[in-house]
Amino acid sequence: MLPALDVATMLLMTAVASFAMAGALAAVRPEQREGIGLWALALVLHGTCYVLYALRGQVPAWASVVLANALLSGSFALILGAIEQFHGRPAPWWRMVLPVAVLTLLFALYIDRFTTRVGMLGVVLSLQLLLMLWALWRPAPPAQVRGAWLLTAGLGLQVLLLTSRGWLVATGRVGVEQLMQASALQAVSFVAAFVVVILASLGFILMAKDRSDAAHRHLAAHDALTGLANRRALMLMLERGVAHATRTQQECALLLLDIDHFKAINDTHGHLGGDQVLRHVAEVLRTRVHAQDFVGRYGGEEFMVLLPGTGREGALQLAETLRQAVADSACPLPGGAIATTISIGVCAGAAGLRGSAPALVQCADQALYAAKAAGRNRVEYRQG
Ligand SMILES: Nc1nc2c(ncn2[C@@H]2O[C@H](COP(=O)(O)OP(=O)(O)OP(=O)(O)O)[C@@H](O)[C@H]2O)c(=O)[nH]1
Repeated sequence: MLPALDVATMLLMTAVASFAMAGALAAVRPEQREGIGLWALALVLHGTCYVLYALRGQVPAWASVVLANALLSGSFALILGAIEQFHGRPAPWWRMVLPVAVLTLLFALYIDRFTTRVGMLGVVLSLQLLLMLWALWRPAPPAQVRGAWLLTAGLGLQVLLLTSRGWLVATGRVGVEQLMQASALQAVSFVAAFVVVILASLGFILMAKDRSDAAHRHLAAHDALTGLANRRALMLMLERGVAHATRTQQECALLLLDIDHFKAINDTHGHLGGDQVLRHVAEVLRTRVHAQDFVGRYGGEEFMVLLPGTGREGALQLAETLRQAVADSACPLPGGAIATTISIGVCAGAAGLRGSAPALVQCADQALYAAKAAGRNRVEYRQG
């Protein structure tokens, strides 16, 4: 019991928390706003509901009882829609609208029966909350688990609160006759409602933030055209790979691949045709390079494959497989498929690798130059 706070003040605290959290949603980046609009609207409805609760006795019953609870159920429905949208699924309108319609009808019928209404509210809202939890964790747990657990804590607390309050009041175990009656149960209920708004909203904001951070990390490490690792990520992996090979006295190999006569492809099929060829070659490489290896776009029409723990023989074998795979798979273009070939420079070496990643790149580059000079569509080797 919070003796210093009357019920109206506690209700208004939850309203203020709802409006404040709606404002806090503005912190979510514009490109990661799936579900944020519905969540903000839900908080506005939620806050309005608690203002109407606080006005119980001062505004008509249909406003403080029927409309307020319809808004509360409506806010839960919007949160369900927001979670579905966050997962990239359409808002499930009938699962959103049905509980609101049922609750509004029941509240209109039982407008004079407080204890019955508390019981019905417990049942309908708890079902809505369980639908939200289902949407959050099914069919697979979300990638943003920190926020998802915080949201789950908020929603779970609300289920606990609503079911126990509904049961205690409807069965007469705790004598609460009207909303504004100060009692321990009322105090716990309203303080918990305040906490739930903050917990659940922070959980959702954290989910959006984690997803946004992951998207930015992906952008920073990947080439936008081909989806492969970009030069920055390649260099980072190369530095690490060489350092590891030196430390463990392991072998390490590098392949530098370059599309042959790419300028002519651009000239004949346009820049978009050239881009399509780049994507096609990237896909051929990506599907044939093993998970423990690392493939990326080094720049322009050049690609790089880093092979940790691989020596001369293994590297030459993979290079030949890749060369053959590109030569065998024509690239589909609007005017008809065209054949493409690549030249590959291979460099492998044990520990030293002349000491550094740039030395390994230079060695592979020399091998690539030799492959081009020797007629293209071939693999050349240099010892690191
Ligand atoms: N479409 C497209 N073209 C690019 C991109 N990046 C670089 N290029 C083009 O790739 C071409 C590379 O040409 P060159 O370096 O002369 O090489 P090449 O024609 O493949 O000749 P060889 O390598 O000797 O077989 C240039 O015309 C660049 O403009 C890109 O992202 N998209």
